[in-house]
Amino acid sequence: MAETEERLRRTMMFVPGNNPAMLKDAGIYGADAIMFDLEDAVSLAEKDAARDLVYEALQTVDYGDAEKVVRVNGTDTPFYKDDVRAMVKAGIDVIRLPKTESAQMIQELEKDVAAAEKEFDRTAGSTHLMAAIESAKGVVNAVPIATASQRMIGIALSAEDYTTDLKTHRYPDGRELEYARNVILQAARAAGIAAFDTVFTDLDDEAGLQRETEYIHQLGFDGKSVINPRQISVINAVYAPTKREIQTAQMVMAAIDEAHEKGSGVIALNGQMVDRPVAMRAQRVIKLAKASHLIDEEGTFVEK
Ligand SMILES: CC(C)(COP(=O)(O)OP(=O)(O)OC[C@H]1O[C@@H](n2cnc3c(N)ncnc32)[C@H](O)[C@@H]1OP(=O)(O)O)[C@@H](O)C(=O)NCCC(=O)NCCSC(=O)C[C@@](O)(CC(=O)O)C(=O)O
Ligand SMILES: [Mg+2]
Repeated sequence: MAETEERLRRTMMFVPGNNPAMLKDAGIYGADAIMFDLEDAVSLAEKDAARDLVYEALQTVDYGDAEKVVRVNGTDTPFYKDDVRAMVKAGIDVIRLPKTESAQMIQELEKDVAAAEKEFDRTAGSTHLMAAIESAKGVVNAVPIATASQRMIGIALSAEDYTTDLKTHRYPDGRELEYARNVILQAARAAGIAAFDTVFTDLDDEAGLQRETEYIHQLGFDGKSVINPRQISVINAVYAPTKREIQTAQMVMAAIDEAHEKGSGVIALNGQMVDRPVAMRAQRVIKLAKASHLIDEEGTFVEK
């Protein structure tokens, strides 16, 4: 589903659903999306308690502007149906389906979500979906998965499970993930939805996280899943445009406005052609500059 207004999703932070302290404070760290986890961060014995805790947190904690996402248990588990019903009842923004391998899994989720929206009197279509791709089969089916439902807002690579499926593990240079990253990104863009890169698990390797984020930013990913608040500022810094990029974007937007006033879609700026794709990239730079608090709503640079 191509959203009418693109939402920034640089960071999507996993919060274990069985940890009341983390649930309470998750909104204070500035993640663009908070992902309440009912799946692999929660032991089998705590599945029901975690679902209740997340439900309660969604009723009582103010998470501000952050998008609220829940990772439910897989469709093949005894917890899945109760997870979906409770989270739709709580008014979650997005349900993330783990270990997605086919379009049918998304269509099954869509049916269950629609039934829950009806049961709990929620607006039909208000619960969005995303898929985590965690296996070779999921990568092979990335396009059908990304296009399986109008409710889809994104697909994510989950490299811990994926590398296990491939019979390898994660290496610092990430070459084992090259194919999956490119397939997932292309599938997301073809579907008009967001693409999320995987978690970086070494909390103390800030330089490694920065290198990996620079790489996936260059490829075109919207952002990364994160496991710890310390990772948010590192990722946001990579996504923040430079002063020069912002100034160029502002000049591009002024030039394209001038072109439109003259009834044209194209104009030259300092000898460079400015047309619709250039203007779209400039618009995104300005949006990221505002989100990074580098300029204010009027476009004036904020003194640091
Ligand atoms: C790693 C650690 C235990 C370290 O804790 P530590 O306490 O040592 O960390 P500190 O830095 O000291 O914390 C400083 C302050 O932040 C608070 N704080 C920390 N983390 C916070 C957080 N996440 N949310 C809110 N608050 C947080 C903390 O409470 C403290 O608060 P305070 O005491 O008040 O100062 C902790 O981070 C943590 O549990 N992370 C989440 C782990 C998780 O969810 N794993 C599953 C998802 S991956 C997966 O499943 C693989 C995947 O499926 C992925 C895919 O699909 O993409 C695939 O296949 O690849
Ligand atoms: Mg996983």
